[in-house]
Amino acid sequence: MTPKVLRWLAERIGTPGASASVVPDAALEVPSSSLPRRTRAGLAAVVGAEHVLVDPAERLGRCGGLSYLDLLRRRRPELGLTVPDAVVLPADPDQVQRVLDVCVEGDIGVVPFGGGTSVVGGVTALRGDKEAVIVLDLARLDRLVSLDPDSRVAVLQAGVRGPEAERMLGDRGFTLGHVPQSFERATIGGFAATRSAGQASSGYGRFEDMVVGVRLATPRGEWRLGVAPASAAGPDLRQLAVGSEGTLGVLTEVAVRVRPAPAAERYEAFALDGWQRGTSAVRELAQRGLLADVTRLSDPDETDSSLALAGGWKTALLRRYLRGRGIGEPCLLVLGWHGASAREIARRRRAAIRVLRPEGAVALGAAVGEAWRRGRFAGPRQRDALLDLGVCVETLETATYWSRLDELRDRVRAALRDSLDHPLVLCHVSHAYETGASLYFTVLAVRDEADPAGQWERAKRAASEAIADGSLGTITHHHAVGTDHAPYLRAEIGDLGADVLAAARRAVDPTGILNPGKLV
Ligand SMILES: Cc1cc2nc3c(=O)[nH]c(=O)nc-3n(C[C@H](O)[C@H](O)[C@H](O)COP(=O)(O)OP(=O)(O)OC[C@H]3O[C@@H](n4cnc5c(N)ncnc54)[C@H](O)[C@@H]3O)c2cc1C
Repeated sequence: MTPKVLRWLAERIGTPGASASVVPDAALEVPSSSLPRRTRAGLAAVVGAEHVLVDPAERLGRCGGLSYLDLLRRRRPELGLTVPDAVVLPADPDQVQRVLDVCVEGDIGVVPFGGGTSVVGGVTALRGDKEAVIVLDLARLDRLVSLDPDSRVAVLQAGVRGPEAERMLGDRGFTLGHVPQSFERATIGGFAATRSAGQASSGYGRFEDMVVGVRLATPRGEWRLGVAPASAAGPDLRQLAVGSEGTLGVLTEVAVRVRPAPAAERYEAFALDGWQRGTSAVRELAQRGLLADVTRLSDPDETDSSLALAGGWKTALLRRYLRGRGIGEPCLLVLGWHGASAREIARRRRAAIRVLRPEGAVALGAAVGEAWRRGRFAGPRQRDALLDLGVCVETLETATYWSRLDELRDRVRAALRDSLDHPLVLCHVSHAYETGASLYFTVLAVRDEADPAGQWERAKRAASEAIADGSLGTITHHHAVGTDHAPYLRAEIGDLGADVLAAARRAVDPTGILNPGKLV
């Protein structure tokens, strides 16, 4: 963080009180493993003793995800770390199944673990009613199993991370096109288990749109789904597995639709005057089928922060230029097109500009769009630095129909502002559809050192209640349910919906070993 950024932050939210960096593993007290000797031997017989890890550092490394509270606990361990009893690393789908068999026999909890980037408590090593819990780390399931170029279907093992998936597919001329901000760490299994949405979702779809088949290990044996691209053979059970967050089985392989790797890409930015014109422009693009593959609209506060952080004479000039063009409250719109040729992109771009012009959009050129693309994975690193400095910084997201989007934004912003002292609340549309859009909020406030966890828990509760009240929006558009959103799921899907999920869970996992405490 440069001194300039720190000054800017202090002006907006006040000066943080105390810095706190991550406490080294050696300084933490880690409870000894409660894994029964017999289970440990059983697991070692399946995966090899070297892949059953009980070392404190290995267990600490998989004791949670990457939410603000997870990151805070590593700096303030007195808030309580939930450390698993062992980390188990199977090598293939068959070993995953046999690990589950051992855990059923020993009645041991199992937390499936991909990249560990959950921000909703999805990988917290809760025991539930079990004596011990293991983290089942899928890192060794890292292969491209097959690629059918005619059908454009690839089968990837669940532990393949985003960049590796793109590299292996790219070698054969294909792409998945799934690029969430957590791309560098998150895995194919994690994407499927959470119904993830990548930054290019307008072009390539959400992850569940890409999944054509799944292979799951469950406590009752293996379950495979997806023999054809479309089927009328009853409800689509693939979609029950997708989004099941490790509660209905461990995904070991996922068959995904892939596309030819784009030969050309172009990122560009525009400014619109105010939130209403900005969302109206994005709605028009969506409803006319003209969305760019990446479509992202920042609200005036987020735009102002981006400009302030970029700083420099060019930004000052840009602000003056926008005022001169009648843009008093700029909203930044980033559009990114991927295509088979520059000509195809030029055609789509022209069509989009025909929609944007009547909305008064001012073109800012490719440099601003490219700057966004270059920095699009930087969020996690900036967040770590802010946490070290004593800032409470977290994100939350939701979605609703176009007609309710403004009300949802207003209510969530009000809830966050009322529950925190002088926060900075930034918002953007990150995914747009014909019928509505998602809203993604970033919140910054000076950390309350007396009650840092309670400070965020109260703000998150207020925002979640604003979202759930009157079913204004979904409690999660892409971060999933985990533990954090579980109290609000029933309001969204109804008591019957919760009963259906619980019944499915009992059917595949009668003794309840899978991911205790998550989803339902
Ligand atoms: C900085 C940051 C940015 C993010 N940006 C985005 C974004 O742009 N879009 C988005 O959608 N999400 C985003 N996320 C959230 C998160 O990255 C996604 O939920 C991602 O899909 C999780 O993948 P993972 O491999 O890390 O899963 P994990 O965090 O390891 O697990 C997530 C959940 O899935 C379960 N699970 C994992 N693997 C399996 C498996 N093989 N079988 C069964 N269950 C499994 C876990 O038990 C857990 O409940 C972001 C997170 C961070 C920290």
